[in-house]
Amino acid sequence: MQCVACGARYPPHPRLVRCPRCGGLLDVKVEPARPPSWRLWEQRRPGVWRYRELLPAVSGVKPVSIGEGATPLVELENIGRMLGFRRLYAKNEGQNPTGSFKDRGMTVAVTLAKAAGARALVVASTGNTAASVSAYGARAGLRRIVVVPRGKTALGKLAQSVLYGADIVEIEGSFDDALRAVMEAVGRDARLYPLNSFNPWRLEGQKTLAYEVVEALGGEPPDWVVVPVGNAGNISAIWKGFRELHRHGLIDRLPRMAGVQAEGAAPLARAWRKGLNEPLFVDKPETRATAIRIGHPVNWPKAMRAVRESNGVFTMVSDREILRAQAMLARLEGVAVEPASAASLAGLIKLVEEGVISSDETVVIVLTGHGLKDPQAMLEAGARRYVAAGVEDAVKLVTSLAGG
Ligand SMILES: Cc1ncc(COP(=O)(O)O)c(C=O)c1O
Ligand SMILES: N[C@@H](CCOP(=O)(O)O)C(=O)O
Repeated sequence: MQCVACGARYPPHPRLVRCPRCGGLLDVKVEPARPPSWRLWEQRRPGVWRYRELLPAVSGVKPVSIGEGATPLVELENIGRMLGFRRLYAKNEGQNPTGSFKDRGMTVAVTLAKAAGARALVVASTGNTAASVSAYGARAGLRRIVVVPRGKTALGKLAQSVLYGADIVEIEGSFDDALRAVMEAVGRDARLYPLNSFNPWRLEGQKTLAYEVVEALGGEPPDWVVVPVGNAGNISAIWKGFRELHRHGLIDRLPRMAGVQAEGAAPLARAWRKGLNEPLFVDKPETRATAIRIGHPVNWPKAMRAVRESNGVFTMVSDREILRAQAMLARLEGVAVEPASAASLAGLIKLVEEGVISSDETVVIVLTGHGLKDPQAMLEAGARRYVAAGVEDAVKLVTSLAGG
């Protein structure tokens, strides 16, 4: 393991999640015992653990798994045609066991936490991390505590944590406050094991999205990968995945990474626009896309590195653009995503309009979470709804609609 800030190196240990010397983020360097190869991987069941040569060693313990990964790469035929693309795809992470990409990371990190003897798992969350840790912690037989912003957590996500049996702390404050509280608590009580994305073991699982994309594209990377950015762990993990494939000779070029933030919570995109090397932190982030309502992204050094190294870009989109993109995905492609996920399509549209991404390139947008997570947002999408007084009235309405 190596610190991103001060460069200090450490032997790997699941309990090591921040640099003991300076508190910086840690990178995990995986040295595979045998060379990874597509042929080897193809022989195994699809999913995160298929790629175990490039994952942390978990010998002697059974992975805590509920069937994560192996999500579909859906060709966006209708939206692609509309925007002039011939190769536009969406990686639909909503089809993970708890409905978001977090499950890829949780299967790896919860497995390691259990092996290291952890008893109580803890996260701060806008909802998806909470749902995921609640499920994987339950499967592992560990206590799980989630801290979520009161009144700002989408109903579906909160309901998941309730059903999975977590202890739920609703904080009067933002996600950033919740994360500060979790870090403070972890510092005071060694029984707590943190599972937010500053934990580098979680990102090891999340990087497998890159492997699946390349596999689905027949061994070729796309030209661009467009990712919504909140706490900035996912874009960092996906880039790490591509870098590793390249290092091991499994791809011969790298994609460019585009990170998309919501205008009211855009510390990285605003800094990028000004050519700054550090975020312009936002103390009171606001957006309808609650999953990315984050003003102090903890993984910013890794995310900036990913975008810089890949010759990529950060951009930002309005809530209006996000909700329009959400409706487009549902109504033109039949893919239901939560608002934060739709930021990737909204960002793509913006980057095409600005001439940054060209429609003859191959693009993958990452759809990070399922639409059912946020039922309120779905209901606000403006359906044509009618009330029928009875059977006869309903028949009349239905037949009149058939021609409309
Ligand atoms: C649905 C969804 N999309 C995007 C994000 C942003 O991912 P990250 O925090 O890794 O940048 C999150 C939360 O993290 C999320 O829950
Ligand atoms: N949207 C996230 C925010 C926390 O991100 P994490 O990746 O650091 O756990 C959530 O679902 O809580």
